[in-house]
Amino acid sequence: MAHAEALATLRERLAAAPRWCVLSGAGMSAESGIATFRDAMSGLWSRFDPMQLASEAGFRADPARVWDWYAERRAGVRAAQPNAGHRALGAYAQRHPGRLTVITQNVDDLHQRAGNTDALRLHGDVLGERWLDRCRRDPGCHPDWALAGSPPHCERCGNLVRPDVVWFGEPLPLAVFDAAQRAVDAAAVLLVVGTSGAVWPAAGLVARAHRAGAWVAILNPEASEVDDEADQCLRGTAATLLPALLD
Ligand SMILES: CC(C)NC(=O)[C@H](Cc1c[nH]c2ccccc12)NC(=O)[C@H](CCCC/N=C(/NCCC(=O)O)S[C@H]1O[C@H](COP(=O)(O)OP(=O)(O)OC[C@H]2O[C@@H](n3cnc4c(N)ncnc43)[C@H](O)[C@@H]2O)[C@@H](O)[C@H]1O)NC(=O)OCc1ccccc1
Repeated sequence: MAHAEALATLRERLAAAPRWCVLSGAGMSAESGIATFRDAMSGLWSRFDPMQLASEAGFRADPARVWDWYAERRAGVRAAQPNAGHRALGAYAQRHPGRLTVITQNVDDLHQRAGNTDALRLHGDVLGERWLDRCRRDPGCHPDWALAGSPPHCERCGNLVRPDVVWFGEPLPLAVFDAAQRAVDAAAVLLVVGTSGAVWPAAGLVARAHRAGAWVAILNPEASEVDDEADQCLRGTAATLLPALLD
């Protein structure tokens, strides 16, 4: 089926869908200038070891190094702007409240800034902070009381502040993951945008949606690890395909 025709049929499916979902990954924010993880040359994981930088053990082994790496990524997120893909989803949600659920693996806040303020963040918020360990004092120390530093730390009990993200080996926030599973179970369509489908349990949502009877469409310039679960794959970028489907 020609690209234009495939786009037109998917556009009709979305227009007819009472409820549908987006599952987004790093590719969603690539055109906003935020590096993806696995892209061969520019991907973060081609330059850094994920287990050293995005794991509790890595943080405990070298807190300053991990904190500084996140500080760099936080600055990048603050300097970035939602792209045409984010804006198309935000505008859609304003026009059709309650029909779209955005589920994201991204720790940036670009979906929220574009208007999808209720987006389900499976892997946390890189601009958020929390204590590394449960504070042993009562009442517990508040992260805002932490002494500045790399990372900030509690002057009373030495507790370290960590970014409020889900590191490898850590469970996803249960309430958020449950809501994401319920959303894909009720979806007529799932758009999988800009993810390699390499990270679990997020990637499992694609097969779950398919089993539940949703039409699964993948938007990605390259092949991904979840293409087999798809009813159609549209080769292109988030900032070009989403406006073409929704505006
Ligand atoms: C790597 C993988 C093999 N490992 C895992 O999945 C592990 C282990 C695991 C668990 N189950 C498994 C089953 C099988 C195999 C392995 C596992 N999973 C975990 O550790 C998870 C936690 C996983 C979350 C890790 N945190 C992240 N992020 C936050 C931190 C941070 O960001 O620093 S994951 C991080 O990487 C992932 C990157 O993937 P993508 O977003 O897909 O990005 P990628 O670069 O790979 O791909 C980009 C795509 O975009 C495309 N693209 C590029 N440009 C564009 C463009 N312009 N437009 C559209 N598309 C584009 C490209 O073609 C490409 O396809 C994102 O999820 C991102 O959040 N936790 C857990 O299992 O806990 C257990 C548990 C349970 C109970 C109790 C205790 C423990």
